[in-house]
Amino acid sequence: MSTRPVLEATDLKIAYGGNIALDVPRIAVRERELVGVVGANGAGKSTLVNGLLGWSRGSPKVSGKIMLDGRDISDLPPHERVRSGLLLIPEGKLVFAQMTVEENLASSVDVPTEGQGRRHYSSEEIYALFPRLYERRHHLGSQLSGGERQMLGIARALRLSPRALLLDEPSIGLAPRLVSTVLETVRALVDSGLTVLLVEQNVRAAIEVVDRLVLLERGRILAEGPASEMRDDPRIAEAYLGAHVA
Ligand SMILES: Nc1ncnc2c1ncn2[C@@H]1O[C@H](COP(=O)(O)OP(=O)(O)OP(=O)(O)O)[C@@H](O)[C@H]1O
Repeated sequence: MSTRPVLEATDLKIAYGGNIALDVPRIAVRERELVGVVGANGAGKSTLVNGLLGWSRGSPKVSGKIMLDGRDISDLPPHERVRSGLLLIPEGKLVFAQMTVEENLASSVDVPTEGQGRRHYSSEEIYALFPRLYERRHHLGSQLSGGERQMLGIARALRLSPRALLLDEPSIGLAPRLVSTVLETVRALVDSGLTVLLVEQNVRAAIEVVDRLVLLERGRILAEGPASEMRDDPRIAEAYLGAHVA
C-alpha cells in the first residue's frame, strides 16, 4: 500500500482581513486513517475543514496547497473537489425534514464519480452500518432525533462514494450517550475502508476513537500525535481530560 497521504494540506493559511484564522504548515490523513482535530471554540477547526473543501463564509484570503491522492486540488471550486471524492459534512443537519429516511438516502444517489480509491456504499451496506436508520426508514427527517439526523447526514454522504470524509462536529448538541454512538460509527466507517478527518470539540470522546489527534489553538497546531501518546500529553490531559500528568 502506498504511504502517500490521501489528503494533505501544506502551508495552509486562511485570513479574514488582517486576522489569521488558520496557519498550518502541514496536515495529512493517510489511507484508512481517522485523524481528529480538536480545540476550543474559535480555534479554527471549521475554518480548516471548510478551507480543505474550498468553501467559506465571508471571503477569507486562502493560500497553500491541498492534495487529494497526489493531485493538486487547491484551485478547484468546492463542487469539483466533491466530484473528486472529498466530502464535507458540515456542522448541523444535512437532512430533508419533509422526506423519509429512505427518500433522503435516495436523493443522494451515485453521481458520476472520478478518481481512484472511491468507496461505494450500497443502501444495504449503509443500513447495516446504521441499523437505527433501517428501523426508522419510513420516518420523516423532521421526526428523527438529533443523533439519527446526524447519522442520516453521514449516510447521505456515503451514497456519494467518498474518497475522504471531512466531518465537522458530528456530536454537537447530542446527549453524552449518543456522542459515543456517533463517534463509534465514524470509527466503524474508517474500519470499513474510509479515510476521515474529524473535527470535534469533545476531546475526551474523540481520543477514544481516533488514530491521531491534532490540537489546534488560535489557528495553529499546538500538539499532534498518535491518540495513545496524546492522551498522556499534558497539554491535552490538563486542558481537556481533567487529568494531571506527573
Ligand atoms: N466569516 C468569518 N469572518 C471573520 N472571521 C471569521 C469568520 N469565520 C471564522 N472566523 C474567525 O476565524 C477563527 C476560527 O473560527 P472557526 O469557526 O474556524 O473556529 P472553530 O474552532 O470551528 O470554533 P467553533 O467550535 O466555535 O465552531 C475565529 O477567530 C473566528 O472569529
